[in-house]
Amino acid sequence: MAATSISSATNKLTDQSPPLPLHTTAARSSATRLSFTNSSISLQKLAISASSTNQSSRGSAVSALKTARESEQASKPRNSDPAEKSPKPTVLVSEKLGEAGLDLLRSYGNVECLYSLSPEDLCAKIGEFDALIVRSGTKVTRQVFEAAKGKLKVVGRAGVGIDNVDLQAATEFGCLVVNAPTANTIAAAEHGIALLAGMARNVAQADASMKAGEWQRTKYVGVSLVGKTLAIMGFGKVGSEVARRAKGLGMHVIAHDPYAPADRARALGVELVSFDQAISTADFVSLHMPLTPTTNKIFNDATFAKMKKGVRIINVARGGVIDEDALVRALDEGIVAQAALDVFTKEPPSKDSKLVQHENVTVTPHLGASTKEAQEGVAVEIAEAVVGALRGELSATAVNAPMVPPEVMSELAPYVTLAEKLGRLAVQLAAGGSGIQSVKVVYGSSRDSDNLDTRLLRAMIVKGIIEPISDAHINLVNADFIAKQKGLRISEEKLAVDSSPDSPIDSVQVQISNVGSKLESALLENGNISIEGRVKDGMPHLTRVGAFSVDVSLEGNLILCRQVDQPGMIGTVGNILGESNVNVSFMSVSRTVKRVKAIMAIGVDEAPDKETLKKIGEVPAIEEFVFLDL
Ligand SMILES: NC(=O)C1=CN([C@@H]2O[C@H](COP(=O)(O)OP(=O)(O)OC[C@H]3O[C@@H](n4cnc5c(N)ncnc54)[C@H](O)[C@@H]3O)[C@@H](O)[C@H]2O)C=CC1
Ligand SMILES: O=C(O)C(=O)COP(=O)(O)O
Repeated sequence: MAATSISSATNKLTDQSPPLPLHTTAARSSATRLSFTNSSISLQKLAISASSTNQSSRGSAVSALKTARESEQASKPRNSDPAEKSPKPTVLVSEKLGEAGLDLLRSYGNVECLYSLSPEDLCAKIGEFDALIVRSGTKVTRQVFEAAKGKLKVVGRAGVGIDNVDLQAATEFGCLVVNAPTANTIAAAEHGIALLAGMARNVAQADASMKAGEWQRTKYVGVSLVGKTLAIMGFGKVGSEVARRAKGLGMHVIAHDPYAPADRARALGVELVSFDQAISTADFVSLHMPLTPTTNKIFNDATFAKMKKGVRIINVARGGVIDEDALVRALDEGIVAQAALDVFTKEPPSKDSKLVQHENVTVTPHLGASTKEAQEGVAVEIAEAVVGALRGELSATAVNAPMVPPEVMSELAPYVTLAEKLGRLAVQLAAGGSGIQSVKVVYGSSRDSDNLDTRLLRAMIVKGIIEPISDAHINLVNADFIAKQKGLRISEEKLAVDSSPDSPIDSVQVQISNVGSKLESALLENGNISIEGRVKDGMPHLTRVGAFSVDVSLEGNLILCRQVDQPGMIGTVGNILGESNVNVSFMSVSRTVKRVKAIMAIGVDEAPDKETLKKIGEVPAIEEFVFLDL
């Protein structure tokens, strides 16, 4: 049996790294959208749920992953969603949203539209809401998450760019961020083309001049597009659609995008080139990359200096990708002949902005997504994503959580409870839980590592380990972050076993190293606390404690004892429990050497009182025992 390392989840993260495997825009743009059919809903109900009303009164992270009981409920038809019986989730919409989207939201929750909240008002109000829906005009800052005091479970960005949402803070607070990445693509591309053509023919300037009573035919002679080279910077959804349209106008289109697949470009007749090649050969440069720390002011004095004299620039992406002062200088020097801008570093820009006032600049007030069609589409897209998230489904458009496809969710659902319970048990076996630093998870599976997506199980193990010993509330969004914050290193390994390939996992073993154990028998030879579990008939079972095989269903509570292997032990302990009216649900005995040492795992429905536990401890043949709360 060969063990392969899957990942070492938390310690690989540097301070600069995002806390979770965030999706690059490139990866996300190619992701397929999940359809929220009834069958997929039940299997996705493991992320975040308003209905669980698991709100942190302590103001830290919120809303835990759903547990087995909840996922059982989740497999019931959609109309039996527990959320529909509990108070309706509350949704704050802070910017204009299409009616169809509002209707969808209203059918699920109580919706309040407050379109001109100041940052202070937003902070004052946010603690009342489970979800917040914004466009580009609302800054969802760390202060907003802090002010939410754990109530806010999902932020929906009705559009693509999420640069106005503090993703790090959202993740730390366990708040899912979803966006609507597809519905405004065409609108943005069309606006890019409108700006390109309008700029080339001075449409805006000529219009303003005529309205001022002039008739200037020579002043507004333009440039032709046909045969000119257009460089698309960021060949994602919008960039590709701009390219497609520009090809139709007879332009030669090149593109720069470090993450775009060459075959997608080739299919559109677009050549992918380096950044420098793109900007130095283009007559027109159209910007379509997201604003990130890497792209911030990526167009600056140095890059303008490399451009062809007389280049024309279109920006419908984000103002921040351009150093606006440098652009003014490049315009004044004639390096940039014209610019057409829909987006600005500060929106709205100041009235006396040199850039906005420049005679060679055409501006629109962030209208890229503003068509009736796009706004209706975006509203529905974001409403679906937010309602889905509030129902506890994993969203296909999650920005700060791993996307776990529905088929993977479906397969892993039975192991979710097992993983959490093993985490809970392992931490209770440790002597002094807060000192845990290193946890190894070994998945026994016949699948190869590439076909085993364990992120959800890892999150649940982290939840099981950390929640009993801290005030954190852990979900798929913040599990890795909180583990890292608590100094907990989780490493994962896959052990190749000969089991049915239909089942993704045969066994899950959780090992904790470098801590003592309350139950010596739970230690392996290497000194690690070790427990192992399996799913049997859909139920989580504990199947190994240290080196001992056991078999006990993980329901209720558990007593683990090590005793001298001798007759009458089951009866003795059973009697003590019976006298205290504690019902035994499962019992399993395993021994190492006949008449020497045995371990007994007893599942109990009720927690025995102290006196009962004391009596068990006083049985002479019992060498050690521990009571574990599942
Ligand atoms: N003005 C408006 O109203 C609108 C603006 N947008 C903005 O347009 C931009 C693009 O949107 P989509 O195409 O939907 O996103 P997308 O995620 O599909 O495409 C972005 C592309 O940029 C690429 N990229 C990332 N870093 C890059 C870099 N350093 N250099 C070159 N390319 C890089 C990515 O690989 C990706 O292919 C976003 O910033 C979005 O916010 C989108 C819609 C409307
Ligand atoms: O989707 C985007 O990235 C946009 O920039 C659109 O912004 P808006 O929703 O119109 O404020």
